Amino acid sequence: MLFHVRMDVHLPHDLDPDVRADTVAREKAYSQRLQRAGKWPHLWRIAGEYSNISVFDVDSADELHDLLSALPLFPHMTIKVTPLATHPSKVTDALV
Ligand SMILES: O=C(O)CC1=CCC(=O)O1
Repeated sequence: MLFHVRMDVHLPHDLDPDVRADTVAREKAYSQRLQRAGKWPHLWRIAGEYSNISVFDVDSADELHDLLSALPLFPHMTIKVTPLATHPSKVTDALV
């Protein structure tokens, strides 16, 4: 199952710089582990914002929730999830 996920990061301005750096480093390592596992095939920065657009490929909404809620930045993010279904006009034999 594919899910479109938008994450907006809102780190507190008074967050200790060491805590901030550690949290961001843990977020990167966690996300790269999921990317390598094929669970997080798209991760795009929204230009000009501390936000990303991602696509997750998971077995269920429950799995997605578990993965998202374990993000180190989860306490500091607003997350909007959109389930994706197959479009009836999608060409399936196109060369891309
Ligand atoms: O910077 C972000 O958009 C938050 C984030 C998600 C995965 C990652 O490494 O950072």
